Amino acid sequence: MAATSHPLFGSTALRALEHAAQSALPPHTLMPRAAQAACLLILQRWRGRPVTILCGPGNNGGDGLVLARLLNQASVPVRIWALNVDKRPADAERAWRDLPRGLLQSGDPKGDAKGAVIVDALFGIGLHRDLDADTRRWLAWANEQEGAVRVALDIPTGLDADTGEAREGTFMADVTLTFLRDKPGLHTRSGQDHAGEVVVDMLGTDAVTAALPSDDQSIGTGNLIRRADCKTLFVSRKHDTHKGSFGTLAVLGGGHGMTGAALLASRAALHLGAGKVFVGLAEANPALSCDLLQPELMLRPAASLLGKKDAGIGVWVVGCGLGTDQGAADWLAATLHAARETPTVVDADALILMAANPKRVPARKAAWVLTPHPREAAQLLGCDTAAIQANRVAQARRLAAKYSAWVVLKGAGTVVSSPDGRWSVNGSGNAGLATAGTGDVLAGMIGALLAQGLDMDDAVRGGVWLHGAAAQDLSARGIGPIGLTAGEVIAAARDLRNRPENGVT
Ligand SMILES: NC(=O)C1=CN([C@@H]2O[C@H](COP(=O)(O)OP(=O)(O)OC[C@H]3O[C@@H](n4cnc5c(N)ncnc54)[C@H](O)[C@@H]3O)[C@@H](O)[C@H]2O)[C@@H](O)CC1
Ligand SMILES: [K+]
Repeated sequence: MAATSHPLFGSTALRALEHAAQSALPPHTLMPRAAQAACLLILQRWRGRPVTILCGPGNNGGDGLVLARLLNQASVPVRIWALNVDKRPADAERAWRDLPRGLLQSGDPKGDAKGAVIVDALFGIGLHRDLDADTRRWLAWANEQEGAVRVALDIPTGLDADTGEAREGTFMADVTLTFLRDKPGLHTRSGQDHAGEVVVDMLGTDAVTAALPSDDQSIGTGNLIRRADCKTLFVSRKHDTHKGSFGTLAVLGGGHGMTGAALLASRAALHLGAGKVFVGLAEANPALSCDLLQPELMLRPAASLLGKKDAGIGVWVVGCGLGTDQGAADWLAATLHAARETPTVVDADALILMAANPKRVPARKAAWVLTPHPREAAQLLGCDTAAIQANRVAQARRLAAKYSAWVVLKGAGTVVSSPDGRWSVNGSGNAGLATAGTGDVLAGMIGALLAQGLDMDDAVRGGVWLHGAAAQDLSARGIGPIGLTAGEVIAAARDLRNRPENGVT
């Protein structure tokens, strides 16, 4: 995969970079640059609107104080409320001294802010405790103002920059202008709901590098997955090709009453370009011998598929609707045995079974991908779902290391980790994907990309991005997010892959 142009920095890495930038630049350079970037954004997008700025005790508050002065110089009507504070850090103290006193309001924020721009400069990456009562009251006021545009400086107050955990009352931004580098917490878990559109300003530190922490405790740096990172999805096909050129994939799943899950994964694989798709049904006496709506799929009883040594299967996808009873556990063990030298995607029930029967997971010679949602990840790591959600990036990396696997931790802001701990957060997707069957579709899509010869990086990250982009594309056409179906995601993903110049970025 091509080097991405959109890094995400964990907070320890960000502090290291901040330190390096401060050493490389004259004193007191960064805060004026941050305020200047905010001033420009406001003037470009919302010129003519009054601005209300809420300032906290640290340097995030300092950004807001400098911004107030700049907007005042540009003749924008500004009102500013600042939390009481005993001592400010040096940069913020300078900003406080330079603030035109007439802008400062007393008491709590009040008045009608309809049509105004409300700027959250209360807390940035230095927030480390619960919000105090004053801050909560001010945030509640800001979040209640109908018709106002809400802009967060660096990060919405209350949101955790690493994990995307939102404290109660967290600022609800329409736009977040984030400084130095983008942060994973703006894109995963509750991040997207609170950050709105994320605009990154590197404050002129593009060339600054820092020795970044490499310990296990910190997440270091990763990437946001965007279309630009998925170029291999869009490589056009040569004329001189045949079905054998695009791989043979087998899905093993579809236990009693769950045939649909296996069919969704298989149809997704077919529509994403796999040359041939077998469906091994785990149900004892499968009612279907053919998918009449997709007769291109080759349906087989699981035993016959697993016994077929000459099928030329190049990728396995296992788990979709497999079930979790003893029979399913036996099918999984047999499939993992057959697939140990073949790239494999393990999804859904297969993950639950792996967690319950670790001794039945054979050593692998080929790479594999685990695609858990948070509850499945929790079972694999022997913790609860809350612990997974509390730090999705760190837990995805833990899981990847434990199983020497690629991991796709699903949910808002899907996290991808490679076995060696390189991580990304998906930049596409929406709540339309929160419906049954979309996970099966994702597993089939990733399998299809592997079958077509994309390397692991490209297939996993590309599949995740395309899946989310398909949901966005559908929603843009009025198909969802409410009521979007997994089957519709398949068609939209095929469509996007065949018209790379259009659609989601
Ligand atoms: N240092 C730099 O190089 C730059 C910093 N910038 C801004 O500075 C921010 C970071 O500044 P700070 O490190 O001062 O952090 P913050 O401004 O986020 O706040 C830290 C202050 O709040 C206090 N605090 C933390 N949690 C609290 C809570 N729950 N209730 C009450 N008080 C609490 C801390 O003790 C500290 O005094 C960034 O987010 C960014 O907005 C920008 O000016 C760009 C450059
Ligand atoms: K803020």
